Amino acid sequence: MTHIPGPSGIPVAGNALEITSTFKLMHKLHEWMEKYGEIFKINIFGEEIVVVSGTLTGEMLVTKGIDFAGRPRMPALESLEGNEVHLGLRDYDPKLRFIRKLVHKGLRQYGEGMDKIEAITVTEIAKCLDKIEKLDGADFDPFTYIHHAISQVMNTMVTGEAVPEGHPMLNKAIDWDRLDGEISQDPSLFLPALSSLSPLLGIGKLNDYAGVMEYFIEHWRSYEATYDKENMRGLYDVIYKAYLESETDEEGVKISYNNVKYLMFELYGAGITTTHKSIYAFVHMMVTHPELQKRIQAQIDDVIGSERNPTTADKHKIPLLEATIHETLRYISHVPFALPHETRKDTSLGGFALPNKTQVWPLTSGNHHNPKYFKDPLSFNPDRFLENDGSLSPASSRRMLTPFGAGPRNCIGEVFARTRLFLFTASLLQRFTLLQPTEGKLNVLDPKSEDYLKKIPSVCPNFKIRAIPR
Ligand code: HEM
Repeated sequence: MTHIPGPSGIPVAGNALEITSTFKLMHKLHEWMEKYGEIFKINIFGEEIVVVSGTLTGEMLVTKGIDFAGRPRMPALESLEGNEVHLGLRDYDPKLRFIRKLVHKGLRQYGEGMDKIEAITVTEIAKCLDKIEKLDGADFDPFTYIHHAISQVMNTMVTGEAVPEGHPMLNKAIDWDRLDGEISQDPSLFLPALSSLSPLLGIGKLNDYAGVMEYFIEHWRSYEATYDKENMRGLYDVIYKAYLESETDEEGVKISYNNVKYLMFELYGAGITTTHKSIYAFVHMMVTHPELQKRIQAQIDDVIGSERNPTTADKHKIPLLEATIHETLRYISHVPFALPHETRKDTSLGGFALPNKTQVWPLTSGNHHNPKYFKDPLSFNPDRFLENDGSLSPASSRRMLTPFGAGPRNCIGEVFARTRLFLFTASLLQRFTLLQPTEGKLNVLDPKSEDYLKKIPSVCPNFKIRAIPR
C-alpha cells in the first residue's frame, strides 16, 4: 500500500508514539484527514491501518460493503468471551450473517414495534421521571437516572420485563460502562500490535469486566427455567429457541450455547453505552440551548399535550425533536470511527488497491465535523435538518450523517435506538424544563475537547442540572 499517503512516523514504531491516548488518537486522525484527504494510512509497529472519510465512506460501507465487512481480531476482548467473538467483533462469516438475521427478527418482533414492549419502555421512562420530580428542582447529575432507565429498556428488550426497583443489574450496568470507558482510554484496544504492551488492558481490569459480564449472563440464564416456546418474551428467548431447535439458515450454520450467552451480552452492552451517552448529551444540549428547548416543548405540547405518554407514532409529527436528535448524534459523534473493519479480499477504494485483511476505519466523526458537508459544523443547529416550512429534510440530504454506520455491518439496533431516543427525550421535555444548576454554570459541550474525547464511546464529563416540572 506504498501509494496511499499518510504520516511517515519513525522507524519500527511508525506512528505509535503520536497516539498514546484515545484523545491523541482522535486528534491526530482528524489532523491527518485534513492534511492527507479522504484516504490515508497509519503505521503501528508495522501494522498498517487505512482511514477513510468523505465520499469514500459510502464506497467503503455500502457500494463495496461486502468487501469491507470483516473485523480485525481484538485479542484482548476475544479472551473474555470463550476465545470466540459473537457479533460486533466477529468476522463476516456465515455464522455472523445468521446471528444478524436472528437478532433482526427478534428486534422486529420484540423490540422495535411491539406495543407491549413499548408500553413497558414508556412506563420505565415515566418511573425515572417520577424520581427526578421528587428532587424538587434541586441540582442533580442525571447520569444515573438516565442509565438506570436505559438499562431497564434493554432489560425489557432481552427478557420482556424490567428488573425490580433496586435490582443489582442496574448498578452493575453502570460498573460495566465505567470499566468499558476506562479500557477504551487506551488506544491499544483497537490496535492489536499494541495490545500486549498495554497497562490498562491489564489482567485486573479485564477480570472485573468478565465478572460483570458473567453476572448479566447468569441473570438471563435464570429465564431458561421458565422458557416456553409458545410464549416468546424477548430477544433471549428468540436466540435460545434457535439454539435449542438447532435452527439453520440457507448457509447451514447453527449457533452454539456460547453464542447465545455472549451475543446477548454484546447487544446489551452496545445498546446501553451508546444510547445512554446520547441522551446524557441531549440533556446537556437542552440546558445550554434554552430557546431550542422551548421550541421543542411547544411542538410536544401541540402534538401530544400533557395528558398522555408519547408513542412512537408521534415521532414523525415532531420534526424539530427529530432534527435535534439527528443534530445531537452529529455533533457528539460519540462512536467516532464506528467499529474497525477489515477487507475480506483484495479490493480497492478510491482507486487505491487494498490487499485482503487490511484494517480500515471509517472516520465518520471527520465527516460530521467537516464544513464541506455540514455548514459551521461546530455550532449546534438542528435547523440545518429542517426545511423552511419546519418539516424534516429528506433523508437524502443527510447522506453524510452516519452515526450508526451503514451497509452490511451497520448498527443492528438503529431503529430500536432511534425510537427509544425519541420516547425518552419527548417524555423528558413533556414533563420538565431543564435548567442550569444553581452552582457551576454549564458551557456548551466542546466535542473536540480532551475531556470529551478521552473515551470511546465519547461521553460528556459529569454535570449537574435542575429539572422543573412544567
Ligand atoms: C445512539 C445509539 C447507537 C449508536 C450511535 C450506535 C452506533 C453504532 C455503530 C457506529 C456501529 C458500528 C458500525 C460499523 O462497524 O460500521 C454499531 C454497531 C452495533 N450496534 Fe449500535 N449504536 C447505537 C445503539 C445500539 C443499540 C440500542 C443496540 C442494540 C439493541 C446496538 C447494537 C449494535 C451491535 C450489535 C453492533 C455490531 C453490529 C455488527 O458488527 O454486525 N447499537 N452501532
